[in-house]
Amino acid sequence: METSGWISITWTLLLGVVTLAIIWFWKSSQTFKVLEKMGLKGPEPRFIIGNMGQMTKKGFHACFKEWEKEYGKVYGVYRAKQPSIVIHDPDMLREIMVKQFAAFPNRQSSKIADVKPWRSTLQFLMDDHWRHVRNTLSPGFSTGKLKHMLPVIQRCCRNLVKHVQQKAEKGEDVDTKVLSNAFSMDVTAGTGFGMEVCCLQNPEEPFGVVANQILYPPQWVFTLHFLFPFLSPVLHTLGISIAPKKPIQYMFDIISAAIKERRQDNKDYKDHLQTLVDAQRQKTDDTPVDPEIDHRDDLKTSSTWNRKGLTEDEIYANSLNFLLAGYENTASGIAFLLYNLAGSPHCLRKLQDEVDAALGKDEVDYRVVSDMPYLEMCLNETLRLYPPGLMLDRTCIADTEIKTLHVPKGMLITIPVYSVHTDPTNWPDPLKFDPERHTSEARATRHPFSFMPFGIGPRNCIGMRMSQLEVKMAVACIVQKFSPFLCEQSVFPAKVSTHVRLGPEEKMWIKFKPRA
Ligand code: HEM
Repeated sequence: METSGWISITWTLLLGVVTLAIIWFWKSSQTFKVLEKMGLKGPEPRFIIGNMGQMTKKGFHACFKEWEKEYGKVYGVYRAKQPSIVIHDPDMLREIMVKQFAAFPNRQSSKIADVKPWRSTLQFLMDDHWRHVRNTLSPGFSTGKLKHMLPVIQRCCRNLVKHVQQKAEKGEDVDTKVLSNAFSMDVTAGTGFGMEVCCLQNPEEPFGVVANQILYPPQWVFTLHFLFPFLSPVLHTLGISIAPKKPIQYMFDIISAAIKERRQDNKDYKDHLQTLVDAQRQKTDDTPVDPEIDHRDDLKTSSTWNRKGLTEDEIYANSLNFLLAGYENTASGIAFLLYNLAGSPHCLRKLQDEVDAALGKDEVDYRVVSDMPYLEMCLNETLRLYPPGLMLDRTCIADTEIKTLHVPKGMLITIPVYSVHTDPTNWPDPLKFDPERHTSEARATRHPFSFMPFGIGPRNCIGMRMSQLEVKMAVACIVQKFSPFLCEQSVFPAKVSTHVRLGPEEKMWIKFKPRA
């Protein structure tokens, strides 16, 4: 080909690339006008990253607080290129999470989670598929099923007391997060996988080590997926994945062996895995479940959905999901509650009086739920101040109106839970740990949507009762025999990080002394 021919091809290609770049640039800039066109105020977005720069630098919670002051209870932000309405107003949250749930059944769809096994978990499923799996799993969380799991939690509580006894005898400082992580891992292995492990005595327990590899992929991997979600499929293929292959296969092998055993011996196992196995066999289960987590009456699948039972994929994914969704949240509840009791001796004394009156010297059991209102108040106050999920979201699937606000299909709603939990209108002196805020009289004076550590409505936490039972049993069995107190290394109140999730910024050291 002649030189002039090459030149004209080069120019044509160059022109094509420039035109595509201009179109892409123009389309992207239009995305950042959506909220303004809706009449919503909000912080100025940056090209491509929207407001993610500010949110990751300052932390989500700090931004929500600042923006609420500047723009009020409803404003717009861009989570990268995704426009989102942030709503602090409890009346509007009630509309979204409960009254108009049909228009907001899903969380944000995310390319990051569109990878096996996470894509089949309750967290990330959508529409009818989610309704079907949620309805199928609900009976596994009935009061009856939880009571059957008591022996597993009691065994873990006995190990916990033994461990604390050793620490108290040696006068050692204990990081409450390490202690509660190990306990929660033991309970999760027992109730979710039918396994007996003791991470408390043996921190190198392979189950715990592998579970941690799944739960905490390296920070740089997470950041890469978070900032460039459109690259996620490629990154997964390259092995830079938030679902690391080897550890997940290790867990799948455990699940597979446990399922095989169950199919052979036909024994009546009482754990979550059995619920999943029964669901695959399509055993219908109409067990009534606490209405706060059972929404089967409201969650009928549409007439085009005609599947029953669970697939093998769904069993494996959701079995693993109980680890993902339950382990750290529950551990965080135990850790912060113990720490705050150590720092609030008057609350500790009141709780110990209640535990003594209900249990005496008996082993801890379901009475933590039925006979200990103050324990419930302490737990609620802990989850108000330290909700592990500091924000939630919902995607709108059909145009609708919330009060006077028009919400178009596809809009993402951001629910800034931690900001709502620390709004001084509902919570005077909001950063103070004060369980008395949760008496039934005090509750009656407050908006019900000012407190939502487990979410609210049909998409709330399915493991709520299970985790409450676990936290209460762990804390009750400890304070029955020991008094936690702050030590030289303690920094009280605990400093928390509120970037993407809420967690302690530093170690939370305490000591234990045996009670007389
Ligand atoms: C203190 C402990 C826990 C806290 C604070 C917590 C909190 C939450 C929150 C805030 C949500 C989102 C709710 C929403 O979007 O409205 C959620 C969802 C979920 N949680 Fe928990 N959780 C805890 C323990 C557990 C446990 C022990 C399990 C399982 C055994 C579990 C399983 C789940 C599942 C499967 C979902 C997704 C539900 C769905 O989409 O239908 N959680 N949790």
